Order: sequence, then structure tokens, then C-alpha cells
Amino acid sequence: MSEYDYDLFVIGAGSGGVRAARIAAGHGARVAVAEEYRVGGTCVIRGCVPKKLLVYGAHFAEDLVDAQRFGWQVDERSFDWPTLRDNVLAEVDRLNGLYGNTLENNKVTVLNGHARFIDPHTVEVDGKRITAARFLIATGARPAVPDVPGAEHGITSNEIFHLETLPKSMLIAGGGYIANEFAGVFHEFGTKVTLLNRSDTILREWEPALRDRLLTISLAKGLGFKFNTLIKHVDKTETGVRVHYHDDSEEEADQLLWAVGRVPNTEGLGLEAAGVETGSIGAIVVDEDSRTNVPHIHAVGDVTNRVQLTPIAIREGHAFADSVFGNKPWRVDYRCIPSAVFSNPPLGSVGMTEAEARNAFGSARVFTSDFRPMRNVLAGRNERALYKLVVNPSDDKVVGAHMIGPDAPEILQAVAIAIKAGLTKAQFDDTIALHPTMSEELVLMR
Ligand SMILES: Cc1cc2nc3c(=O)[nH]c(=O)nc-3n(C[C@H](O)[C@H](O)[C@H](O)COP(=O)(O)OP(=O)(O)OC[C@H]3O[C@@H](n4cnc5c(N)ncnc54)[C@H](O)[C@@H]3O)c2cc1C
Ligand SMILES: NC(=O)c1ccc[n+]([C@@H]2O[C@H](COP(=O)([O-])OP(=O)(O)OC[C@H]3O[C@@H](n4cnc5c(N)ncnc54)[C@H](O)[C@@H]3O)[C@@H](O)[C@H]2O)c1
Repeated sequence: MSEYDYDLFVIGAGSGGVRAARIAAGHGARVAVAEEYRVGGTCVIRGCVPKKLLVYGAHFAEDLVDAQRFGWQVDERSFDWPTLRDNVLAEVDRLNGLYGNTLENNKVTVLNGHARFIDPHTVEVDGKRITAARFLIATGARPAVPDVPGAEHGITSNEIFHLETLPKSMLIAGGGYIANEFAGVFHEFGTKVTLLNRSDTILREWEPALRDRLLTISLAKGLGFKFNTLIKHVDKTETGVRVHYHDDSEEEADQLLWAVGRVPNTEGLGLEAAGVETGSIGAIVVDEDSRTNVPHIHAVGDVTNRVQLTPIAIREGHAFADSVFGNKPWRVDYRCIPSAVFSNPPLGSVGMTEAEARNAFGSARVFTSDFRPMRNVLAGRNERALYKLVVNPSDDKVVGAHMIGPDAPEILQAVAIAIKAGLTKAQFDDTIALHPTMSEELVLMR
């Protein structure tokens, strides 16, 4: 028998922690996991999943308008936020139960409570001390809230899924994933949305042609944008908030949403007692095997601030469990990570932007298709899609694909396989088009 209570103790039952716990237990390890809020973590409880369901819900606003051009009489359109909110929260409850079952079926002990290190081999959860041979820190991240007076009068993505009523107006601070996704959603619900950007561009890391297209379409839909704008302080009003900007202007709205990035959850973890080092913004520093400076303590997912995406947290957790408990060492390959912004319309991207390719190769061959999807043409909806392929001129390999338009993320996932596999533009061209689709553009760009 081991001198410890468990072979592995996982802190945080989110995307990375649940995968690692399940796989390690499958390899025969005795595993416990502590979760202070709800099993499933950010993605399932208050991230990807409920967000995507709201995106689906929001899109009916346009579908019901467009339907009339396709012969459907839609006499009355009205939207009931509590119905969608409660149905989404019920689905979250269902998934939360499934994640709990998965852990139980794999004989993982779940402890509900906040875990913190007492020493390098002991944690305390709700006053109970537990020892383990190894630890995995998978505590994720939380929304950043700027240090300005009155910031607490705003909400974050944690609260947005629970709103009592639909705000008539919403200011969204930030210009990244979360800001653009909720802007698209709440605009469709009828909320007057304004994005407040501290710089002069949204989605800074994205292919400029795509973000310009999203901005143009969003403006045409009626979303508001303020650039080079910083909030100085926030007052509470009877109906919501009054926001004071750095240029001394001010504005009122029913709701203020902070969407200004996410901070790793490393406070209150007792990392000093364990001797675990943190770096920039408090993220845990790890090597390529997700190992911290303390050899028996690993960390995966958002808490390491490498790439804040669910599939990455899952893969890091899986690689850790296979490598340490399954005698099957492998590492996560961070090249060609596909990602999407579920804005309206959505964006999908994988590989190098045109500028990145020019920097890396000295030049790049670029192919674009700027088209109005067939469905939008009949609907009379003046929204164009834009696809862009970036090719390395020296070997003809497609090194980047960037798309904005209906279902772009769904299409992009398949393109990501081709790009990861190193296929050439000639091989794209050699593929017969599937007609009539939007994705056929990918093999027709000349
Ligand atoms: C609104 C929103 C939308 C998103 N949409 C997408 C998307 O569409 N696609 C995508 O890939 N990613 C998306 N993400 C990002 C994704 O949710 C995260 O990258 C992912 O959840 C990270 O997984 P993780 O395991 O690192 O942490 P988490 O899933 O956050 O899990 C960490 C868990 O640890 C628990 N915990 C923290 N500290 C302790 C402690 N001391 N003791 C016990 N438990 C603790 C927390 O309660 C939490 O359950 C979104 C995020 C947000 C906020
Ligand atoms: N579809 C997806 O895959 C998805 C969706 C949501 C979140 N996520 C993940 O979660 C992470 C966090 O999302 P996010 O949107 O909060 O962060 P982000 O890093 O995408 O964007 C943060 C934005 O806030 C701005 N900003 C920072 N401080 C500010 C301030 N004080 N005032 C105004 N603006 C400020 C930044 O310039 C940036 O535009 C993302 O980076 C992503 O990895 C992914």
C-alpha cells in the first residue's frame, strides 16, 4: 500500500481535470478530484456550452425574418428570455450530472470544496486533510475585472447566463472572443449593444480581413463600437450603470459586461506551501510535459495561460495522465490549433495569417473568395462571406485558412485536418467541389 491516500489528487473538475482524472483512473490510479463550484468547469457550466446554445437561440431572430422570403408567413415574432435562459440552464444541469457520472463510473472520488496545499504532498478541502503522491492543478481562470472605482456594478460572463431580465441596453468592455460573441447574441435579442474597445481594433490576433468584415457587418446590423475608449469609473443608477470614460464623456446603460480577458486561478491555492512557482498574471509555469518546478505537481489548462481553449485543456490533461500513469508518454502539439469566434456571423481560423506567413517565408501566396452565400441572396440579406487561404510559395503547402460567414467554424474544422496534414494548394485544387455549398469555395480559389 502507498503511504499516501491517493496516487493522484486533481484540483478542479473542469475540462482538463475531468479528462486527466478519468484517464489516470483508467490506468489503475487511485484518484480524487476537488471541485469548489460545479463539476464540468467553465466550458460546461458557464462557457462554451451555454454560450453556444445562446448563439443558436439568437440566430432565430434573423432566420424568422429571412423565412418570409422563402414563403413562410411568420405573423408574430417575440422573444422570451426566461424561456431560453431556463432551458439552457436545465441543459447545463443535465451535462453537469453526466460529468459527475463519468467520474463516479471511473471510480474517481469527488470532493466538493475548495482545495489548498498545506505542504507539497497534502491538501486541505473543507477542513479535511488528504495526501497524494502526485497532484494536478487544473483550476482554470476567472474573468478579469479592471481595477476602476465601481467596477463591481458591471457583470462578467459568469453572471450573464443568469440575468433576471433582458437588458434594453448593454455596454461591453473588451474586443476579444467573449465581447464579440455576447455582442452578437444580445443584439439579436433586441438589446442595444455597444462594444468599448481600448485599442483601435477588435480581435487583435485575427486575420485583419476577417475582423474588418465582422466590423462592417456588425455596424450594418446596428451594433455600436467605440474605439480607443477606456472606462475611468462606474456609478450605479436606478436602472443600471453610468460609465465615465477617460475623455470625461459618460454614458448610461442597463448593463455593463466586462469581457477583458481571463486570469488564472492561483490565489488561495497555497502554492507557497507546495513550493510551486507562478509567472506572468499569476499563471503556473510548466514545461512541455505540463510539469511545474515541483516534480510531482503538474498543471494543465487555463491556469497555465498557454492557450485558453477547452480542447487544449482536455488534451493536456490526457497527455499528462497517459504519460505519468499509463506508461505511454506523449506531448501536446500546439501547431495548427483551430479556433472560432461564435460572433454573428462567426469566424474560424487555423494556421498562419498572411502577415505571419510573409514574416516566416519572406512572401506568401494568398487566395481569397469574397462571396454572398446563396441563402443570403434569396433572403435579400446583404452579408458577404470571406474565405482566405495562405500558401507557402516554396513548397505550395497551405499554411493558413481564415473564414467568416455562415457555419464557418463547422467548415473550418475539416480544413484544419488538411492543413495539419501539410496538404498543398494543388491538392486542394485537385479535390472535386461539392456543389452547391459554401465550402466548395475552398477548392475553387484560383
Ligand atoms: C464565456 C466563455 C465562453 C467560452 N467559449 C469557448 C469556446 O467556444 N470554445 C473553447 O474551446 N473554449 C471556450 N472557452 C474557454 C474554455 O471554457 C476554457 O479554456 C476551459 O474551460 C479551460 O478548462 P480548464 O480545465 O483549464 O479550467 P475550467 O474548465 O475553468 O475548470 C477549472 C475548475 O476548477 C475549479 N476550481 C478552481 N479553483 C479551485 C480550488 N482551489 N479547489 C477546487 N476547485 C477549484 C473551478 O470551479 C472550475 O470548475 C470559453 C470561456 C468562457 C468564459
Ligand atoms: N470561441 C472560443 O473559443 C472562446 C470563446 C470565449 C472565450 N474563449 C477563451 O477565453 C479567453 C478569454 O476571453 P476574453 O474575450 O475575455 O479575452 P480576449 O483576450 O479574447 O480579449 C480581451 C479583450 O479585452 C481588451 N481589454 C483588456 N483590458 C481592457 C480594459 N481594461 N478595458 C477595455 N478592454 C480591455 C483587450 O484589448 C482584448 O480585446 C480567450 O482568449 C479565449 O482563449 C474562447
